[in-house]
Amino acid sequence: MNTLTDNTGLYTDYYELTMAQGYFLSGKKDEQTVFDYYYRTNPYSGGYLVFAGLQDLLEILKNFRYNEANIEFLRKSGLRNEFLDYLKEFRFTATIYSVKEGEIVFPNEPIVRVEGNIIEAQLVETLLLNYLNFQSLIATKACRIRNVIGDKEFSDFGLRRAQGLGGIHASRAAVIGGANTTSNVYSAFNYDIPLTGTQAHSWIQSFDYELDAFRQYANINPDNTVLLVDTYNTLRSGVPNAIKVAKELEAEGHKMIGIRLDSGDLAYLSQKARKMLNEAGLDYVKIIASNQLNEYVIKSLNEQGAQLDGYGIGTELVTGKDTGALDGVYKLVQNNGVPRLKISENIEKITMPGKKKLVRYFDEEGMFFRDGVLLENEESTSRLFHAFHSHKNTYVTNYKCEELTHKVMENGKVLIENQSPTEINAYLRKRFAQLPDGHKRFISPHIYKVGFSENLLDVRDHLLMDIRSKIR
Ligand SMILES: Nc1ncnc2c1ncn2[C@@H]1O[C@H](COP(=O)(O)OP(=O)(O)OP(=O)(O)O)[C@@H](O)[C@H]1O
Ligand SMILES: O=P(O)(O)OC[C@H]1O[C@H](OP(=O)(O)OP(=O)(O)O)[C@H](O)[C@@H]1O
Ligand SMILES: O=C(O)c1cccnc1
Repeated sequence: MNTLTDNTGLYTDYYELTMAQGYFLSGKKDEQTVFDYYYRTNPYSGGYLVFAGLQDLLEILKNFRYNEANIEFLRKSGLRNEFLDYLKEFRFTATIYSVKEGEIVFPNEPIVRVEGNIIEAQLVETLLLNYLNFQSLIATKACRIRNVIGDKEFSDFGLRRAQGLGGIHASRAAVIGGANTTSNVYSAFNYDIPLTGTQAHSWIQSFDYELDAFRQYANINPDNTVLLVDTYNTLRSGVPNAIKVAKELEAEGHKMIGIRLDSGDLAYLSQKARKMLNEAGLDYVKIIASNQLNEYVIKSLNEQGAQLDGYGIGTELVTGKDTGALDGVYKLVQNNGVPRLKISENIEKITMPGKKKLVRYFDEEGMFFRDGVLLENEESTSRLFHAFHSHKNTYVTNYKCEELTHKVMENGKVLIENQSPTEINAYLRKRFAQLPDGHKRFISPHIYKVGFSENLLDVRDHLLMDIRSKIR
């Protein structure tokens, strides 16, 4: 399900509309164009990206249109009547090829390809980038966190600290990347994500005694009690009171789920609390931690032998700290059957022209070996080359190969089945197990190699020469 249902066609930058109008008035409206979506830099100085946001994107593209009020607004904004008549009837009918949501991808490889008339392919640029860049950024953060958490529970607590409504997509992406549950009721409803929740300090503060607050919460939620133990003094008040309430619940045939530590030295407090709980015969009571957690803090807590069974993670997860934004771009690579190129001062930023496909090679253990970018009509290639240093190349003939991009939308119809974020995460987990550990390191991860076929590089080099000769 998608969250944006109204004014879908306005979810764009104005220049997309002025360009679309320009194509229309220049007689270019039926030109057939191909755009690629790719990114250049791995977020968090990491070694990979988890691709997310596709299903939301396809849902909104299905309903991408302009209602009467939108048309009037655009008329007042300076667009011309002939074009607005065209926009009134506008429907997105382009064909989209994409890697699966939850796939692990790498810089400079075409992840999504949009093929359609130049107006529809142009108009959706902003929307596509907005959806895919943000959800991929957050899914990747969640995956990094999951990687240090192992099989323990991890809940998204981020909505209150998220960048406004972005929090709705952030919770979805968090679960795609590895969170088990969310505290975000809106996203849980919208996307079929398991809900979770404990209580805030305000609940404890509203009672005269911490013990009364704990008792009352447990009375109302006997089978779903996690008590926040740090309001006054974690080890002298919170944990002893939680133990009393757990024993009272036990006497009535219930098991308290856990306690939550939300401040202080989480390694020290968790070890002390574990000991106290165990000595009271409550070894089943879990210890959950929250408070500005991220992958680095959790890794450190693991190394210190913290006794934690679960984590609630907010700010750092849903804001994609410290990256802020994924640098994904959408570039025109072919027009009316002719490959096109964008030249840059920065050689790395020269685009890869033409219709292409993305394939992945696996080694004999089934681990990712290389990704290859080939011309779409190439059956296979024997060798992959570095984009600019042809002496860097690899033979891939003996490696199992899988095509990563599939047709996901055609003629306004979504061709893939709707999956919950948890189901998408199941796919990510399988793929993550196939990614060699060196790429998962937080510090100076091993760079995964993406190579290009000789035929593709020939097309690019001929175009480069052609353009340079015209400039001279
Ligand atoms: N043993 C530990 N090792 C590494 N980091 C820790 C450890 N214990 C807690 N942290 C982290 O240290 C930071 C502590 O932040 P801060 O000083 O704001 O929290 P606090 O002392 O609990 O204060 P407050 O009561 O305001 O929450 C948090 O990011 C927390 O996750
Ligand atoms: O630290 P984060 O990773 O962002 O996780 C979410 C935080 O939000 C809550 O605190 P807040 O102070 O907002 O309210 P509280 O009274 O429930 O602790 C919760 O207790 C966490 O500490
Ligand atoms: O349920 C919780 O404990 C919770 C939810 C959101 C933010 N902090 C904590």
